[in-house]
Amino acid sequence: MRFSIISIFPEFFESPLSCGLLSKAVDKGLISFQFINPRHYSTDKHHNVDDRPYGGGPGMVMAVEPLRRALETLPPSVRILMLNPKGRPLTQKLARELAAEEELALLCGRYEGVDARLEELCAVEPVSVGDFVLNGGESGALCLIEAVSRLVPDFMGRDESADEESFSSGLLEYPHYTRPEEYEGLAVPEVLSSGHHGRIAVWRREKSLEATLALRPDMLDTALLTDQDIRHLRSIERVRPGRNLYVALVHYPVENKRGETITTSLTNLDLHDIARVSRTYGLGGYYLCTPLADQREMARTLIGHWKDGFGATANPDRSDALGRVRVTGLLEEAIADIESRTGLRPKVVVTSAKAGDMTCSQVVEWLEAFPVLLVLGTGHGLGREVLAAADGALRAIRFLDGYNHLSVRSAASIMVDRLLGDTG
Ligand SMILES: C[S@@+](CC[C@H](N)C(=O)[O-])C[C@H]1O[C@@H](n2cnc3c(N)ncnc32)[C@H](O)[C@@H]1O
Repeated sequence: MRFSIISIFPEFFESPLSCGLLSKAVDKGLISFQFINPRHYSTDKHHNVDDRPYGGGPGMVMAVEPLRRALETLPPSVRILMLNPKGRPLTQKLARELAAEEELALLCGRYEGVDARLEELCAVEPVSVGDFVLNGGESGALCLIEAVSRLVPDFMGRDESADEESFSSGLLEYPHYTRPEEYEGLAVPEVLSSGHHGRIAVWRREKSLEATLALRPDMLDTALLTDQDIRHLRSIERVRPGRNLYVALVHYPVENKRGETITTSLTNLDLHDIARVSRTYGLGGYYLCTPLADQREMARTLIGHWKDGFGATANPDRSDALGRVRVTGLLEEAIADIESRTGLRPKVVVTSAKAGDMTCSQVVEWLEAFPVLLVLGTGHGLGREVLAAADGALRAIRFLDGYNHLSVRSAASIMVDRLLGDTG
């Protein structure tokens, strides 16, 4: 693998490339480097490569001409990657893809970045090493060089292998230990000294699953899992932010088509479906709020059928879900009930198909510290006073499109899933 590095600071790479496995790989002829300094391609008498940005603003911008001339020295077939926070994320998958190339060019930006016309004129692929901003592309290029080089055959000695490392199987890696066998009272797990390869493999897989669930549960969305993996994941105690999440379905005050305040009737479908969502995602509770005594009575009758009546034996799962519904009058009663159960007044997050500026990740941050009551409206949406009194309003589902008329049951499912996913 040959890396051509286009950088105004080639000296940046001296020390990292002269030690460890990278320098051994260079000695073995597995990888090689050439440096191209854009300053050598500047026609400016001071060899400047930057200029002030059009439109004003701080900092300088790398000019297109010296970079383009530098890139023209490369063979036409070489893949040119430009380190750029706006680029495709550098992942193990991308590293694997790049390791199959014979040559890669890495263009390192500096200052405020590179004149945008370079991307229009040259086939450069922007690559980002993370959602943060570095001073220049050189440290990002080093990350890419390491990630790709270690996948080049023979780069790692016989004793090291990329196969079991974090991300290679879509999971984080298991923990490692070396001598002494006991340190500060902490013993190496017994299984690792057993010499039993089968048991060690099972233990390592389980630890991998545990680390991923605890530290990067998002990775489980795409990891390939066996039935045994899933059984083990289920057996692990996990933090459940969903227990802090409550849902309220409000029947008053809500609006009708004309924007007038009305009271709506409860529906059996909303009662059942949101109860099932609430049970499936392990929520703290589901409140059905109606000020009408006969509606509350009807809700209790329906629930009673499933909780204690014939429904309880006919469908115990349904009974489990409906048995947790709490029927209250006004929303304030639901808020007070949560406060009395948890000792904390919940953050009230209202929902609407029309407005709202809170993102799901902001609500998830609240969930880590407070009970959160997600308030859903019936009719044509929550009354203005409920919207005005809330701590936050969740951004509408499909806020980029004109048509987003979902049933409240569908909206509840989508919102809860966006907040908690499979692991929350
Ligand atoms: C100070 S940064 C420019 C940031 C740019 N103004 C922006 O906000 O997107 C200078 C150079 O550092 C490199 N760089 C900074 N952060 C990076 C990241 N997360 N991934 C890859 N390259 C990065 C790029 O080459 C970039 O052109």
